[in-house]
Amino acid sequence: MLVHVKNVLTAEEVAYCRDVLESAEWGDGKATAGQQSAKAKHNLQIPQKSPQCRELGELVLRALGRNPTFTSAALPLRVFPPLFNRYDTGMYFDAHVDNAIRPEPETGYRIRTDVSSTLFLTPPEDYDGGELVIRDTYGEHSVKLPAGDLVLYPSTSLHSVKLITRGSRWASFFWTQSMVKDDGKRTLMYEFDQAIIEIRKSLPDSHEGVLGVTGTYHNLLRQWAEL
Ligand SMILES: O=C(O)CCC(=O)C(=O)O
Ligand SMILES: [Fe+2]
Repeated sequence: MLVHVKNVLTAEEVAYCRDVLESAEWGDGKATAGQQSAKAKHNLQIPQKSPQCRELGELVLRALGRNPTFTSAALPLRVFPPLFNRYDTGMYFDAHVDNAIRPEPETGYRIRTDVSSTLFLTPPEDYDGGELVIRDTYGEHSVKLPAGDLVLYPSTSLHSVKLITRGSRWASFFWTQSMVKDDGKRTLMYEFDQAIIEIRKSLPDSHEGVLGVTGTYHNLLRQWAEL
């Protein structure tokens, strides 16, 4: 399932991230790539252990924590400390699947990557190309979002970032270990949750139907969640 999460960051937060990134040291994106993806990857990143990466990573994590749509779609158990990348004109990232297991830079604690996310930090009119293309059984989905918006997709998907032909594309990207690792089950939980939100707009929370579907949502999550 591919989900567009709007307004994860406010305009002020996006501007702040960009200010901090302006003064950061950018290195080769291959630093955090696996063997296959290193050959496909042609972009820049700020080092994982840099103070800018830590500070902005925490800002992104706080924003995710207050976002009910991200929580509903990703059902996060652990979120990998967010990274920051940039593609200048001539840069791209060919098709790859993200590594299944990633050690956290500070603790070495390993997380399983169930959900991949890109949080856009540049408005689409600032660059040409740079679409994130995600392949699933329905075909290819080309994604280019306003600054502050995020797309999440199953980490099992082949994906790529198209060549930038004008300007520069900046983003934060990170992985989530979900309480529900199977994308099919996670999709069902998301659709179920969204349907409950709709029902609760027209029925009181004390309504037997609302009690029933809410209870079943939690009981299904209890069956499927792995902590
Ligand atoms: O820049 C992006 O949107 C995606 C980056 C990516 O796929 C990766 O670093 O594995
Ligand atoms: Fe990737």
